[in-house]
Amino acid sequence: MSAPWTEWDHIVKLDPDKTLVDGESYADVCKTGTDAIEIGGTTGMTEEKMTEVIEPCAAAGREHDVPVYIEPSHPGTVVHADGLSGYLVPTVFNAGDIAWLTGVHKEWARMDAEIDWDRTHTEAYIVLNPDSSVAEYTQANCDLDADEVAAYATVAERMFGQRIVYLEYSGTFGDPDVVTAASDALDDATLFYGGGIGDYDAAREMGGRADTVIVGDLVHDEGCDAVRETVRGAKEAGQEPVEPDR
Ligand SMILES: CC(C)=CCC/C(C)=C/CC/C(C)=C/CC/C(C)=C/COP(=O)(O)OP(=O)(O)O
Ligand SMILES: O=P(O)(O)OC[C@@H](O)CO
Ligand SMILES: [Mg+2]
Repeated sequence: MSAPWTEWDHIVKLDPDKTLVDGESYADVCKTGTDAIEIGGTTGMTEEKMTEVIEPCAAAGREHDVPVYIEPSHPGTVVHADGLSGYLVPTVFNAGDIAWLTGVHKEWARMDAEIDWDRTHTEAYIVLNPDSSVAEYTQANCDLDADEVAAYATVAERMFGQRIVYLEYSGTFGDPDVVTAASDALDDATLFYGGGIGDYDAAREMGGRADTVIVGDLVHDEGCDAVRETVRGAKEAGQEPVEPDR
């Protein structure tokens, strides 16, 4: 059976340090048509805030048949709650501090006796917005040409066996040519793109290049109607014929 994310065009990423738009619920997020929900953020993450979001969100996900995953930013934010579909754990390939490649993972494996390895998967992050919290946090080297990003994607897939490569432009719309370069470099791994997707056109543009687009801030800033448009963009991009050079 293929991995669930190979079927996803669109993910909503909920930040437990931010609120939903007034009057909206996790059920409304599920009803946007997104394929999956990830829960995580970089700044202000605590176990308490994660728990407050995970429990009601996982319940809504079950009701509406939308899988809900934790994306932990450090081991202290991993909550083992009923109804979660699994754990998508970042590992940052261009981190300046290698703790974010394997070090915090080693601490997690040492400290957490309840890790469910069958439902734990890694995302090979390449962090590309130097002004984002995640770039600062991991001291990422974001000064990369398209061919360097493509080479990181190759290394992640071919040398480290990564099944998901994640181009992370958190907070800003990325360079489409870089996304195409990474896509071209991958054979079978799934390419996630996240950053600055705010409308149909942006989702369609990046959805035509990456396998899956991730929408974060929009759900907190504009709400579910705006997210629904990005789902439409990502899905319609996915229906386009594959370009000959991809
Ligand atoms: C080993 C375990 C369990 C966890 C470690 C996982 C790693 C290496 C995390 C480092 C990268 C990271 C912080 C990922 C979190 C997900 C992410 C990039 C969220 C987006 O954050 P931003 O949008 O930059 O920040 P804000 O919180 O300010 O919105
Ligand atoms: O918040 P935005 O800019 O949509 O980014 C989405 C996601 O890639 C953040 O981890
Ligand atoms: Mg963010």
